[in-house]
Amino acid sequence: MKYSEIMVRYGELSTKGKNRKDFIRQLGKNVRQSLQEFPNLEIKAQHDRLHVTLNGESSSAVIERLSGVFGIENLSPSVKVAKDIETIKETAAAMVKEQFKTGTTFKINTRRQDHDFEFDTNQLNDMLGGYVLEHVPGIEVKMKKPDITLRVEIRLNGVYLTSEIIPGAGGLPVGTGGRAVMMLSGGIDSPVASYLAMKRGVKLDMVHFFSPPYTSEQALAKAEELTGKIATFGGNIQFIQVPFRKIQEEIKEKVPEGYLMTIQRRMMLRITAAIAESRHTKGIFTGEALGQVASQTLESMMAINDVTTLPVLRPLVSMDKEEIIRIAEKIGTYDLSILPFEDCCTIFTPPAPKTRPALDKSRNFEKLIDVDGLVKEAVEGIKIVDVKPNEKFLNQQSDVFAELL
Ligand SMILES: Nc1ncnc2c1ncn2[C@@H]1O[C@H](COP(=O)(O)OP(=O)(O)OP(=O)(O)O)[C@@H](O)[C@H]1O
Repeated sequence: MKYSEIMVRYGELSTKGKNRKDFIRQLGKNVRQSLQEFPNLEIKAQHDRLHVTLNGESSSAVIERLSGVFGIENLSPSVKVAKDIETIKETAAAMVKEQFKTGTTFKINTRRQDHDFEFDTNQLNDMLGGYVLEHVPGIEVKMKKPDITLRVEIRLNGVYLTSEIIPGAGGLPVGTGGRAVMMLSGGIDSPVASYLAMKRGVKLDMVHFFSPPYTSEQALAKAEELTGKIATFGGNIQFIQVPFRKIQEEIKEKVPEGYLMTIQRRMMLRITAAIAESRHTKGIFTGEALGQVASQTLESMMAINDVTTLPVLRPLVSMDKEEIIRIAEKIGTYDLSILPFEDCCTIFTPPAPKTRPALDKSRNFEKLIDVDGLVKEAVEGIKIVDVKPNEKFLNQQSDVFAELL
């Protein structure tokens, strides 16, 4: 079937009262950004629905993109035809035929915006139903829960027929929930946490700590490429890389081994908070889940959280690893995350970190290093890259995959 339009139904937007206009505007903007590669499309975000006119572009490619955009409840490819009853009948039968399998049931559901059209909705339902029964042998009518509901809309500018409802990504349009900073490692969890933060409308900036020469160029490229994957769900993302080597060396030299990890994490969070505040963002997201590793106990979270008053949000807090992996696979980050490039934290993790660090001891050990000076230096050393949806970083370096073989 050659579709002419994709009809997009809004998700939670309809319940948002006076903010509705902003939500629709933002969703329109996000949809336009995610469909930039299709120059012939016309996109109109209207009060009740968003319409994407295909003008010859591939419906399946456009649907694939749209189904990843947050704020969309579901979508339906539709065919626009002239207001001519014979053409409407033939198109209706062709659409049903395309989905017909033995035992399929159907009904016609007509709506009329153009009240001057020569037939009313009951007449249209009867005429079109009769025509489909005659031209699709074996099909039956069923009013309650049919397999196919063919929707026919008689609008002022033409007639639209749709028969399929494809689920959207749900959630809220990215950008309607404010802006926050995400602490992104190269692991499995933080990309999933990013996805879930964005699902609730939050626009993210990524902060990534790296420690060359302890961490390789590939580890950095992997985090950037993960950012490109995540950007497919909400548009370009600023990737902020923070040099961390000097801080790690300083901590390793001066802090007792049991507290290496806690003090490193406190420094990471402190620097992230400084970056978040300088960008006027309202919170920090991490990929932590309770009980996963030493730094992810309540005591540890308390000792680390101590350095900022910004909300530190952990969308994965109560998830099992299996659940997290399932989402990572669904959003396409898993294969990248498991590439074996070392993260800066893994390298400096002591063999037996304190799983229940004490807050007062954490504060005291930190006095052994120049906290303010080191934070200032790290913040001054950041580099920002604007990462586009699906932008590649790894395969531009020929040695990356060769090294893994
Ligand atoms: N190099 C890094 N840069 C930025 N944030 C980081 C970095 N390493 C860890 N984090 C943050 O700290 C969280 C906990 O990291 P940790 O390595 O303890 O656990 P993890 O479960 O392996 O997480 P992940 O799978 O996201 O790496 C990460 O989810 C991320 O939010």
